[in-house]
Amino acid sequence: MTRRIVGISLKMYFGHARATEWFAQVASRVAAHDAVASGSVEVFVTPTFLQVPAAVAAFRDTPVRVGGQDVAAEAEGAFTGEVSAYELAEVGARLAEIGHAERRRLFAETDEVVARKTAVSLGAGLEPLLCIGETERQDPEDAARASVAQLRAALAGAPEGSVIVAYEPVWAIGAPEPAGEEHVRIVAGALREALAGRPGSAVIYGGAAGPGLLTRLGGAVDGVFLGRFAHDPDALMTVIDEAGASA
Ligand SMILES: O=C(CO)COP(=O)(O)O
Repeated sequence: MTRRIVGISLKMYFGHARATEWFAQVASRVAAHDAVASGSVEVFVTPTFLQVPAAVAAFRDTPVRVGGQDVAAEAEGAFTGEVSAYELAEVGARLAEIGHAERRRLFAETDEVVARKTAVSLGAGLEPLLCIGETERQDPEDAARASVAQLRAALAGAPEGSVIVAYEPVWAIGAPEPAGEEHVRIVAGALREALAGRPGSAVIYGGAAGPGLLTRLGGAVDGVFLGRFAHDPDALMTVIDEAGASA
């Protein structure tokens, strides 16, 4: 069975009060959603590290999983300011978002660092959420080659285990519109093939994703990774409904 996934990153958009209010609203609505309750649609959220315990508490009675937006490349030690995959798991997080375009661009995260974060997360029992995508707008075939190379680099030396690949063309992040359906279909198809050795893995699309996109993409992806367009819980529930309709 293929997975149907709706993920949300809150990035650093919300302060604590607004984040906890959003968790409460979304938790009560997903708790009443048949496709989420039955497990046919998986929902996850990556809030800021400080918001992780509040999110874990808010979603405790739901199947919604919580993840960190980043994770340390080392398991423990003298790494000031970092958060270990093991501590994330200890407080109830289940995923680690790794290599988001903003971290690669603004914090100089390299493929090598991404690979260490992936390996340590799998070792800690977290499912890596690997953010992959070409930087410049280009042919889908070229984008597919660049994205598959990035994915292979991220998985170099990683132990067994499923991953979620968030295919996010960098040029579509923060843009008014997502990448075109044909572009996503070609790149996501190549990424799925590259994941053949990791059963249970999934490819979701991110970058200006919002209501309507999953329906247009059909089976080309296993879900979507939302940013801005999930701030309104109504819009998020619309996307979850679409995921349920296509499960
Ligand atoms: O980067 C993203 C999700 O991590 C996408 O963000 P936007 O949907 O706001 O473009």
